[in-house]
Amino acid sequence: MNIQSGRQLAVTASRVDSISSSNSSQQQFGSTRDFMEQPLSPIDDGYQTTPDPYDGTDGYGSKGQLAPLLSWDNVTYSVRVKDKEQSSMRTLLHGISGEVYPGEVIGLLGPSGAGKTTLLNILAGRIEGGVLNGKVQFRGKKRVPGIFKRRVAYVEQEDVMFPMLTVEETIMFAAKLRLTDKKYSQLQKVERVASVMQQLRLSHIKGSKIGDALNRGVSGGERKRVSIGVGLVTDPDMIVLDEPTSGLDSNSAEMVVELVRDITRSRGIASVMTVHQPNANMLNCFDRILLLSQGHLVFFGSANDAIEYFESKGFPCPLRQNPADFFIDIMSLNNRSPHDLELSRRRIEFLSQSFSESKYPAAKLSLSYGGLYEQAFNPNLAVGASRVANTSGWGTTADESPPRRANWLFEVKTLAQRDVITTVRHFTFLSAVCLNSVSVLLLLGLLFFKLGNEIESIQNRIGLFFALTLNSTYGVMSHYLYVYYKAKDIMLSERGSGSYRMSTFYLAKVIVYLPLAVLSSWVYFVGIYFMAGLQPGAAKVLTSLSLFTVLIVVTLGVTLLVGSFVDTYDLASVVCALAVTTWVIFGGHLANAGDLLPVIRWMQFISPAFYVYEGMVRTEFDGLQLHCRANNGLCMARGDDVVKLYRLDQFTVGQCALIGVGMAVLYNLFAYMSLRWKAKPRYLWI
Ligand SMILES: Nc1ncnc2c1ncn2[C@@H]1O[C@H](COP(=O)(O)OP(=O)(O)OP(=O)(O)O)[C@@H](O)[C@H]1O
Repeated sequence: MNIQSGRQLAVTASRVDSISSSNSSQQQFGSTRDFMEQPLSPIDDGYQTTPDPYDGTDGYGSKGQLAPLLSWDNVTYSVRVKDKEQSSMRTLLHGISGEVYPGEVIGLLGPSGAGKTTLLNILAGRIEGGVLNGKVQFRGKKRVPGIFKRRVAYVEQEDVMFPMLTVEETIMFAAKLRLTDKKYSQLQKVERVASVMQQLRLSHIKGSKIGDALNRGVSGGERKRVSIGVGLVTDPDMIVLDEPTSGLDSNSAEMVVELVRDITRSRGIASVMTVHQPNANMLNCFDRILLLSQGHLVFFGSANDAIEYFESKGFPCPLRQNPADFFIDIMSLNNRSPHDLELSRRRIEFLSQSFSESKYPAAKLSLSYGGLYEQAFNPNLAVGASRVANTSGWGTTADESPPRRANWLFEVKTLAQRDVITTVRHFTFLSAVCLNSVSVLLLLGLLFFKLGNEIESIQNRIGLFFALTLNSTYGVMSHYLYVYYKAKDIMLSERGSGSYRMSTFYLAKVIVYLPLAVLSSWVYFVGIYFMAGLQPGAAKVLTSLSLFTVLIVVTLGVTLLVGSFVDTYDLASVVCALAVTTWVIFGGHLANAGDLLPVIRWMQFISPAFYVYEGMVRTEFDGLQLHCRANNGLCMARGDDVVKLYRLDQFTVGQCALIGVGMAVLYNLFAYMSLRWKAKPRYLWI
């Protein structure tokens, strides 16, 4: 399987040796500096006077018989940037061309800011904003977004996963959501997950939780392999990885790159990855490297050829220097002084110009496709064989039918299942919810204990309903906004591969959050109701409880609306706090409902707290007999008079409940619509 890698290693070693014997390091740096004094043109393209390793006759094997899986031609990308009041277009990529073949691993290398991630995102169909030109073809045809995003696995730099799920559950949920029941039985999905874990050497930790900064979980390297597993389980044609080695120690980093290479070979898929500074072993895993500097293509070919190519241009790789470091060095801007900066700029300009003027892009396949074909037709490598053998006729043999989605109900069930597991295992969240219920119960229960029917109890009763309204809305918003943002982050990363529908995501959230929010609120509401000694009787209790439940549902709807609409959690929590404050101010307790200025009175009517508060107060005071002390001219013996005094008689209890239900439906609808609108991918396709 590693004939090619072995050969590359040998060639790299021999080339590095030959370079080292013919150049002292003094000469090498000298040659780089000498070049700086040369005019930029005409270019002495020594590379073309030596045998062209790209001419297909270099003994590496046959070429051009495989069709590229993905090809990109003259890709140019610009964004609008603002610089001191002035806005202008900045070109991040300048006419980049290339292709990747099945069974091939391509490394995108370059200094920081070279445009690697930008190019990777364009190739993966994940670029948003800006102006994109050029041509990208998948299996020789223009990409169809719906099909392409399901054929390509994108592994982001940040591994966004549920920390409470185990390794196996994480990959299994990806399989359940992305592999349709029509094509794969449950058993096949289980087998597939097991095989992916085995390939990625994760089987021994399949029961370990992913973990996060607060809860220790799997290691960084294992985490990255789980991310790759999530992508691989869907059997993609191509895997795209953004900095898969960042933050890993060199052993883990090597392991990740080697595993990607092995899987690429054995499955006959294609891989493209950006790597910051690969060591020599990692460099050997790439069949070809695409070198970028300042958005320009500087080289595209095997690492061995790169060494030879740069040497022919006057930049020999110094003895014992990691070739990748050397490539990055000569492609980097040197900011040490204005002179150095100018020289490095000219060097980069020269390198990109030289490469564009070399024979590229005429099928410069220097890598040993013979090796790939050996694998393809080696019966011992059956998986890769069938895949690679197929690749000669991708356009005709591949399944290009529109991708099927999982059944809608199955999607809701699976997502709700995942939410239940993650919520139940979220210890801090559950503790906060329980603590809130118990503390509100004790606090309000003791504060308003046994109110009695004296005239003073009017204020206490009114105050109790106000406190209940306030506490429940703050509680629901603060608890569920946070967990919603966490789940939304993961959804935003999963949406690019079309894993599931927005409607099923939203519904699953409501299905899991609502019962929890309602039950935890009932605990303290019912407890406080009886501790305070409010009007007994099933009808009274159930009416107040129903109104209170409506408030919880509306509050959750508003929480999800803010969570869907506002991009960041920090801003969303401010918006939520403002919403609750406004509701409460206009809730009918702080200001007499009838005395508000007409110009702001309308705000009362959009406050769900107002209807629920009015409904609960009316229910409680309806038929309530209060004990008046003798000779107290202010006494109101009938509860209904209190309602009138506070002007809380604008709507009947039934109307309050109906309006509350209407608001609950409306806010949830708005929340879903804004989620759809905000989370809708706006990727550019060429
Ligand atoms: N949307 C954007 N608006 C403005 N500038 C951008 C935008 N996206 C990227 N850039 C700039 O384009 C350049 C290339 O960015 P990119 O992230 O592709 O580089 P990179 O090679 O991946 O760098 P690194 O290795 O540091 O991640 C950088 O200078 C970056 O600041």
